[in-house]
Amino acid sequence: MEEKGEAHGLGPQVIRALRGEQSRAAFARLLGVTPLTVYRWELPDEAPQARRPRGRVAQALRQLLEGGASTASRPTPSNSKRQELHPDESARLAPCLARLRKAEWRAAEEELMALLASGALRTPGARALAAVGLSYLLRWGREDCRGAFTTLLPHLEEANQGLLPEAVELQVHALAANLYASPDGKLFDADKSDAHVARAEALLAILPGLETAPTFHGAAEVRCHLRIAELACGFYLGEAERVARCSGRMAEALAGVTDPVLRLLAEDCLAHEATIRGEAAQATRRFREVAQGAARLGYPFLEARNLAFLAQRRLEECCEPQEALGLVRRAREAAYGGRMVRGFSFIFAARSEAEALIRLTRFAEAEAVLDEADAVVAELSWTPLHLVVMRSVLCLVTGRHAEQRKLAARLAAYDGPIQRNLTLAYGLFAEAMADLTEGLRPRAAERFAATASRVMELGGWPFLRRECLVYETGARAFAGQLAEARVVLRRARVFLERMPSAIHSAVLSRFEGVLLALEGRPREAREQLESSLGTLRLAGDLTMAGFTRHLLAQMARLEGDPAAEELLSASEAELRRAGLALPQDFTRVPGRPLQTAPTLASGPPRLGAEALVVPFERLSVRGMGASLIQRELLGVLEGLFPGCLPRLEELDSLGHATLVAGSDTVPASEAVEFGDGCGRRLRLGVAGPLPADGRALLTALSRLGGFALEVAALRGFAEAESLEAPVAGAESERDMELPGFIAASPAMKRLRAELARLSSSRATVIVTGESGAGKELVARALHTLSTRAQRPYVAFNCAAVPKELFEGQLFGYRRGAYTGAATDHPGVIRAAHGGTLFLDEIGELPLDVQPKLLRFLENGEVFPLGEMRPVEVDVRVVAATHRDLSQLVREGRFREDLYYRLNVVPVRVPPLRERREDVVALARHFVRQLTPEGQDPPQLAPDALAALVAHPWPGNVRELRNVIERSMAYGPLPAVLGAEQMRIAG
Ligand SMILES: Nc1ncnc2c1ncn2[C@@H]1O[C@H](COP(=O)(O)OP(=O)(O)OP(=O)(O)O)[C@@H](O)[C@H]1O
Repeated sequence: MEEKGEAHGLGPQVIRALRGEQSRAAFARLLGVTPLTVYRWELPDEAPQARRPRGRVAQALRQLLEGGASTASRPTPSNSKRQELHPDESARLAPCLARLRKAEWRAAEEELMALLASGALRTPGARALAAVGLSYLLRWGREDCRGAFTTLLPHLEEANQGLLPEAVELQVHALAANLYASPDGKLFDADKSDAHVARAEALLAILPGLETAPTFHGAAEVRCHLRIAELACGFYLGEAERVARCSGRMAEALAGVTDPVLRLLAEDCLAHEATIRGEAAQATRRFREVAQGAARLGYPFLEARNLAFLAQRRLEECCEPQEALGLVRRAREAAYGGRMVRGFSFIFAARSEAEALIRLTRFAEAEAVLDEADAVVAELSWTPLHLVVMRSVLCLVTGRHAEQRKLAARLAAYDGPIQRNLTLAYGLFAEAMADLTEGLRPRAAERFAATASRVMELGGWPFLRRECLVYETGARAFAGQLAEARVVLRRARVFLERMPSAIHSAVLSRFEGVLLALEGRPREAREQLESSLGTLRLAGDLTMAGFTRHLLAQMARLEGDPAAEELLSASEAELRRAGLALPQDFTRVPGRPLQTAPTLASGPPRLGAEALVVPFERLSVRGMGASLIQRELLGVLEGLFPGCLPRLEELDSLGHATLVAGSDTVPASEAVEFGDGCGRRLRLGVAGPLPADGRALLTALSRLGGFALEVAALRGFAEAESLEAPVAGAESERDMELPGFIAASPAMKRLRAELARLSSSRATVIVTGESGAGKELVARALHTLSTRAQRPYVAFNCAAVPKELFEGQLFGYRRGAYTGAATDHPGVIRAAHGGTLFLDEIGELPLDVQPKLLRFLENGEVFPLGEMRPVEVDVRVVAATHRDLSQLVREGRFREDLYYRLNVVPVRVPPLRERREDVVALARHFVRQLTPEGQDPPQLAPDALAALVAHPWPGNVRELRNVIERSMAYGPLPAVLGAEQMRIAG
């Protein structure tokens, strides 16, 4: 019946007319259905396979029909109702719209407002285009979806009536599609969004000349916006399957897009796609990259949003809570600085913040954060489901089941239009958590199972499914349903393979420990619990670690350990102190005969092969990054050999060690070396005596560690996590793209990190260092990393210009300003306008030119020779010198005021002899660089590398490059370059 009713008006002829010239596949893609479905729509009623469009698709088709957007029925550009923009209007609008594409929100806003107020925009199309710009700015610049919608609405009407030029109408539809896909309950409407996508697609099909039309975004950009809208709908509907249908389309759409703002927006979407596909490492990397890119571009909305998601990802990877709090703080600062309204990013930041605070047992603060975020949810008229898991966990650990029931009731009563069914599923989850808190474990287990199957029916929202599987395992184990618990445990493990999360794995191990204990396998149970505890401790999760310690104390009692009672009361006191609810004794599960095994609790550690079970569990968890694996390795050693002071070091090619983790205050008594699969050698050592079989265990462990690190690298975690100990803001420099900038030594890695931090600033930088150390390269890197990267980079060597020509070269001159000035010359400062000017050998700057440079640095003005008026220039200056400028000042050869003006941010490039770890990496880099195309670069033999590392390199990197070039210049290129061929002495 329903089918007939809905199909009214959408028979085969109508569908064919709507499809027009488009292929079935293209039309199907437009509507998010398969080509076969379209084929069936076009079959006559009597055909047995015939179908008619239903539901949302039918609605989208109907709107298409009403809007007349099909290729068959569209009005032609000559339609008299449409009035094209006047060239003058286009010219006025173009610069404002260009600003929007570069995230220059404030300037664009002022200019657009001024234009609208001036009355210079007379045609409806021009006014609509200005409104599109303003609306875009509010949506993507400030996260103010409602403001954006209000601005666009009148023009949406005009678009529907066919009053706007088609190129403008297209922009209106693309933006409307995105606004209807906004996370705001007053706006969100996936059907309307779909309809605008369809109308925009139809317009794109008939607007071949869009690239030259006076408009905002070109065809590639509009397509990219449409993909963003589709993906957003999938996410906000909570339908993983819908998101999967969009898979690959965004990456495809991104291919032709150059607009930096839009590229970042699309990459943000790709990060979310990766999350939902369970590509954890890739998702983390993408969030990090988008946050960095946004910071570089000066785009606070995307910076804040991606920092918030990055915090969430890092928490899943078991980072320390402080790191996540740091990211959230930065997100808030970015949002505040960017005058953003409190939107969705705020909610996500709050979720990560609450999670980190719960791990730190700072429950009152976590609650306040959740309350505030809930208020924003209400302001946005959005479904409250995003904060449910965190709030439920908070109630669970603090034992507040009544509050949890209230939360469940609130979710069950939710009757808003957003993700209603998914919200009800979250309500069921909250009920299950309340049962668990109240000790009603069998009921909790059933409810978790019911939630999971509900989620599957709704399109498989993986995040809630993962929570359900993990908690159901716990509920069944604690309920004594051992066989069922095993089954769910297996399912949870498989699911965690698909959606990796180190923290969920650690919690699951804890539940497995309980299960093993109840199955009468106390030794394995203890190992699981200890494994879980180790990870939780490293993740700084005081809350879960406290509960796990309590379980271990209960285990001790089960095993007949005489110290068990003492352990128990100590752990109970610890839980109480932290404000955690005391859990029931799991060893007293009703009706379950527990096999007590009075074994092991005391006595010497077992160091046979079975001692590797725990390390294996701890090191083989998916979703762990390299740094967590390294910390785990040390944690395992601490557990096996109490008081042994383990350490992990990285070895360079000469065997020099750099500490990676642990302490090196006492010399190591035992150490073993191993590779990490990425070409690095590591050394695992312990200080203090080891038991007789300890050495064998250390060897086995190091192999295991190497394997785990290699796996992490293969899964893409290695690049996101350097071997260095984490430093503040490290995440921003780790992934930085600086091709050709070699930094293998800690000193150069630090320098590179510093450059990344300086990238967003305009401050003058002075680079010091010996000749050939890489000062110019540093200057270039500063430019490449800065928001000025697309603007000119001009290098000027102060030592290479005759004194008399200096001023003209630097500041420019007019024709005839002096004898020989035959043409106008802009001067290098003006040539670098908008970009970076590199003043090499600044110590050679003539004294008489110094005050003029100072004036320019002070007020950004230059006085070209022969000009009557100063010219304003926007240039970032990076200067370099190999001389000691302060000495020149003392000698009166350099002005003190200029010295202080230049010395705002000093950066020192260390000589190569102070960072020998770079020699091998640089040598290999130059060999690759200097090998003619089409040939294989020769290998550097160990004796050649040793000779290179031993050389003092007075000429620094330049000398090294020359040596490699000389060594490769003679005769045909050998397969291996040995010490003999290395022409180090020249
Ligand atoms: N970290 C590095 N990675 C790759 N190449 C480098 C690095 N450092 C320096 N080089 C290379 O070494 C050479 C010398 O570097 P650069 O010209 O930047 O030195 P400089 O300190 O500016 O020298 P000078 O003071 O003589 O002008 C260049 O070819 C540069 O590309």
